[in-house]
Amino acid sequence: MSDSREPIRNSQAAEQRYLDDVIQKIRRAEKKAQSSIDQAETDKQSINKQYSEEVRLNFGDDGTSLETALSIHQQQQMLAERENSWQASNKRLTILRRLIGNPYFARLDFQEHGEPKKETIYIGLSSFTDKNDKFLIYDWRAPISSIYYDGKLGDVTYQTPDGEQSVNISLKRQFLIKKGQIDSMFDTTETIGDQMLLEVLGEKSSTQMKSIVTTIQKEQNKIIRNTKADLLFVQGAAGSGKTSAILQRVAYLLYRYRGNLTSSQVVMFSPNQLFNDYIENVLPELGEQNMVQMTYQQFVGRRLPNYTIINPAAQFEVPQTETAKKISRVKTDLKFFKVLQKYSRLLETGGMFFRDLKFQDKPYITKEKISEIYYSFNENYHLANRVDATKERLVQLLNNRVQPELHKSWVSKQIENMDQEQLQAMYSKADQEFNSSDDEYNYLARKIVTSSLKPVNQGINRMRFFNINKQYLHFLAQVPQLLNLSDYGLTAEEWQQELAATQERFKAHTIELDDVSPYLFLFDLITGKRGDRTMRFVFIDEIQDYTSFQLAYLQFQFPKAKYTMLGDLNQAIFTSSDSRSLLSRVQKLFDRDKTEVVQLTRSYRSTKQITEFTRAILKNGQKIDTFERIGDLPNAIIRDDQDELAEHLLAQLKSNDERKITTAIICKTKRESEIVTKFLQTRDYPVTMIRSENQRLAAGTLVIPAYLAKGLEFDAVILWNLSADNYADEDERQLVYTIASRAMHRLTMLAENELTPILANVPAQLYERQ
Ligand SMILES: Nc1ncnc2c1ncn2[C@@H]1O[C@H](COP(=O)(O)OP(=O)(O)OP(=O)(O)O)[C@@H](O)[C@H]1O
Repeated sequence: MSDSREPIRNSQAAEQRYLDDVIQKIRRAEKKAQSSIDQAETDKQSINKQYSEEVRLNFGDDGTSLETALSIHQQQQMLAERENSWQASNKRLTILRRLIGNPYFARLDFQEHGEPKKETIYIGLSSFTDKNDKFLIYDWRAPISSIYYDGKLGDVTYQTPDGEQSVNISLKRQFLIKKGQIDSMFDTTETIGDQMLLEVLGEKSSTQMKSIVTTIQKEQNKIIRNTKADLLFVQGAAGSGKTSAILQRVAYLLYRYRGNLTSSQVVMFSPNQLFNDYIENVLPELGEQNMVQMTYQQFVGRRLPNYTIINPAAQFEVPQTETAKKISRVKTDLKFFKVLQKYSRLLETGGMFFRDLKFQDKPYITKEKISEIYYSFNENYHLANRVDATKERLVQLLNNRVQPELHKSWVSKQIENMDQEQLQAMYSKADQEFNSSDDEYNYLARKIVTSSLKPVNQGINRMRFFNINKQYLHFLAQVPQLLNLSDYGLTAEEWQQELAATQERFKAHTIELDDVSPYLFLFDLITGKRGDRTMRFVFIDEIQDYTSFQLAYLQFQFPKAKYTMLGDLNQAIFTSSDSRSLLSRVQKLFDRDKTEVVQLTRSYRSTKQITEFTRAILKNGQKIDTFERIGDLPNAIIRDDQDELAEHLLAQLKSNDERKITTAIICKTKRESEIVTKFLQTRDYPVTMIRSENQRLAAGTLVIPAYLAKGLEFDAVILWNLSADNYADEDERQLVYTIASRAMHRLTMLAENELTPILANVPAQLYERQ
């Protein structure tokens, strides 16, 4: 076989022969890995066997119990070693099996500066070396692989952990390999040839997102390999691969910091659970474990198990009043975050609300007493150490209360009423002896008192003596003094009404999402919580849907992490009004020098026709470039009668089915989705309605409310009831853009009477009216 360093093999047949050879080597490695797994299993069994025999021999002989324990310990250690080697071999085996069908996707020929010889390398999902440790495949995340994604032919530089390297690239070849056979190969002078992308993008959607490792674009590569920025802010058009790029980035970081970074130190905040399910296979496909994944609401909600969080803005069922929108602007502002910090400092000298610590339903340590202790420390005590000192004193106080309780009647009564069995349970030994009956009484009484006081002790440790609800309401009441409400167009009276409403909601055990973060932040400030300092990377997808307050709060929660924020200001559907200044608002939270902004402008998801149409919906939108993938013009069907429209819906679905593309019908609300689903069911057309984010995406036609369609994509999209009265508000422009941009190959709009005025500015030649 020829040496891989020689730049040869220019025909597909020659490449196939080389590929066959590599596959053969992988197969050999696979066999080896399998046999070391078998060996580890056999070892495990024989250790287990030996262990159970030894334990059996020693059983019943008291003298050997220490020996037995030692031997058990030894066995366990041996088992753990075998287990580790078993796990390592298993992981290797999984990787090798993945490589067998598709070992690599690219070849590079290059010459390092100053080196006489040209080199040829192949790039795949994972690295693979032959028995002489020569790299037959390089991991796509290796430093050298970067030039495949980054540069054109000729002189290029790439980053290594030791600094910059320069090379001259003479060949860049891409392969489509299926089941060990080269389907096609292209040589390219560009970064990644459009031809390859076209093949990949022409594929059908599925309920699971795919990895883009073979066709990562230069701009995306920048996002993936960035390790310097504290804040990496990505603005990307719909379908420009933001989500795809960050998943690749997680895989890259796990590789780059292998040994120092685990997947539990990476967290990703995503728009909803449905989306989490949609992306859950990408990292495992890349041979990595999934990071921690949650929605913001899940993140904060787990700390408020007794409250129902309500988010009136999120489902578009009930329009928000103007005043509600203004109040929301106050509560979600970064200024509100700062005002809360200021308020918390005022609490160092007074104004904290406490609750009685109760025992047997009566105040045991009164709130007045707690307040006296809390404010007895000098002014050098800040909130965090004030609470620690208070807790300490309260525990002391509680301990001092044990002795006086011992002779109270509730204790003696309890002892008198105990039967023999209960008494036995109180002794530490079956035949425990006492010098006198007084001693015995004291022993029992002490046990009873300390165990009865345990809940009080717990209340101290869990800081239940703070009255957070009252404190939060007090804070809200102070806001007019701390902030200029008229800047938000609000009167003191409107604010007062909001305060009363918040109080009512507390009574009903509900809390609005806008209140949740300030409420928890206040709690954290008072109790001196400092956030999770072990989290290293925080990813926030769909950043435009986060409020400034939430972002500041996340930063407070993960103070040591590097942040990657991705979003599309064009798709701000929950925070519409001031999303445009988002970057400048986020910027305030990070050092400007350590912030990098990357723009992704090319939309890969949709055909050229769909991208041109959706782009025209936006007014003053961010830049969007189309990708040259040709398809049908979007079509709009407008009828006076809803029944007739429903027939068109059915006809469009059938036409999509004939083309073997799957359709999602996106409705504005859940209520509308139900109506559409019922209609289709009465016509025996099989559909799945997505009612909540906890459901799974199913194959086949879906009906889905708009707020759950975030971040997803479908072959074909039908926008139901895009009529003037259903989408009347200019505020909904970004919503229409967001849902229309979910379509990959086909977009249809249905409207009763008249199409929404939001589309009035879209040129007639960009879609077909029927
Ligand atoms: N480099 C690439 N190679 C192949 N496919 C790509 C590439 N980048 C993106 N895509 C594809 O484009 C589609 C959109 O990508 P993705 O969902 O990551 O975009 P997004 O920017 O997060 O979109 P949105 O903001 O609209 O949710 C996906 O099908 C993805 O596989």
